[in-house]
Amino acid sequence: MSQQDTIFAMASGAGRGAVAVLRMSGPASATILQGLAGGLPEARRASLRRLRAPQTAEVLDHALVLWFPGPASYTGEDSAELHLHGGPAVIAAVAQALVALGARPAEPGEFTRRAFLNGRMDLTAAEGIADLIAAETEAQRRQALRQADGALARLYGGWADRLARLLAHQEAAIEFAEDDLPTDLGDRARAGAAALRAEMATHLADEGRGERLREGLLVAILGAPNAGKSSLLNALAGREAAIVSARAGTTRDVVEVRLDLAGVPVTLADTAGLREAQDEIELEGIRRARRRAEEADLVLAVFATDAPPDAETLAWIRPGAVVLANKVDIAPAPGLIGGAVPLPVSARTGVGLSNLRDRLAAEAARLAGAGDAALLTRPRHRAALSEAVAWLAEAEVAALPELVSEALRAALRSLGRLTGRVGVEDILDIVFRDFCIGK
Ligand SMILES: Nc1nc2c(ncn2[C@@H]2O[C@H](COP(=O)(O)OP(=O)(O)OP(=O)(O)O)[C@@H](O)[C@H]2O)c(=O)[nH]1
Ligand SMILES: [K+]
Ligand SMILES: [Mg+2]
Repeated sequence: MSQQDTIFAMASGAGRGAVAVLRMSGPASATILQGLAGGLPEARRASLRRLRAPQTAEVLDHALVLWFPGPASYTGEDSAELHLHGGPAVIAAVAQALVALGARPAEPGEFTRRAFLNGRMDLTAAEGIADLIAAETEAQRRQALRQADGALARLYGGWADRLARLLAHQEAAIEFAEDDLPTDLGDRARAGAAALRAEMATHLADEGRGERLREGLLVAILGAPNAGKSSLLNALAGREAAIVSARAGTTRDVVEVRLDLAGVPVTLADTAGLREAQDEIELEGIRRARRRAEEADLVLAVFATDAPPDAETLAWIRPGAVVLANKVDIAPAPGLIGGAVPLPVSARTGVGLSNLRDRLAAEAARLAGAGDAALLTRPRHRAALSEAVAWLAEAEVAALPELVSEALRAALRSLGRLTGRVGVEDILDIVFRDFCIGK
């Protein structure tokens, strides 16, 4: 995957559309564009051009052509966009012409990879762009845009800068111990490490909200047979997704629907009624129900008001679970079920369903960050930051200046892996910038 290649790809989705956007990037972009469009249009201005096949000069399409000279382009390289008529034959003919002129089809993610390699964005911003493209809901879109816009890059980059400075001071204290540098540099490094560690720890203590928002929440509906689980799923989904019947043990497979709750994408899973079953298919269904409940971010424990609460569903009422008393149209809801105040609902009449939706939206907002703070969004972020925190703790207690230095360097490497930046050269730069050690 040489950066010397000039690459192209469809920037718009597959399939027929009014307009298809083809994007090209790389050192030969200018030559190729000239070969195809008969000249270079003015930079960053949409210009209407005839695109011609290089060998036959046959007109392939009338297209809007945009020319983005590097380095002020998305990839940092010379690049271009062709807004073609969206038919498959047009796209194929222009792609063929681009290949004939020396370009090659891009690998997945290659444009953004080049943007990263050319210093246009750090790794977290590149991930943000991928998330933005995948975003299904408002809260996901906002989080992804923030990240693509560099919110995490600035936070982590700022930490890396501070850390590099601490390390530089610590190294200087070791290297130039006899020179007339301030003598408390070592203490300052430790104090700085402690302050940084506290900030990182606060950022890490987010209960996984950013990651949950990126991935979506899993909510499992649990309860005894005939509690009305499938009826509730259908009511919340607004369609007959699951089979409802008066026969206990109707649902076997897990039935899932996707909901958008306050901007958080939620997979709501209806499951087999929990009981001591004999039937092997039903037993497998119950095993699947329990597995889904284990994986779930939130359990919806459903009880019917016309039956005593069953022991297994009671056992699933854990802190944070939502407890429902269904069928309030035939009997009143008890004040407490398993120590929790149940939400009275009726899947049949619709009573209490809007309360249930509000409650679920509130739980979704609590579990999956939807505020303004820049949250970490990937296990990769958590792992690298936890590692940095551990090394900083090490630096604070290390007995020898060299060991403090080593721990700070390791912490910086963890942050460097996170953002894809920070090398040893940076440290030297800081040493020589901060101290005029002109010897
Ligand atoms: N009166 C009344 N009946 C309800 C209500 N909700 C569900 N039912 C009825 O209760 C029966 C069982 O409903 P389901 O939704 O199939 O219950 P389930 O919990 O999914 O049952 P299994 O899949 O067998 O575990 C059906 O006859 C429903 O019509 C309700 O709020 N009020
Ligand atoms: K049923
Ligand atoms: Mg069911």
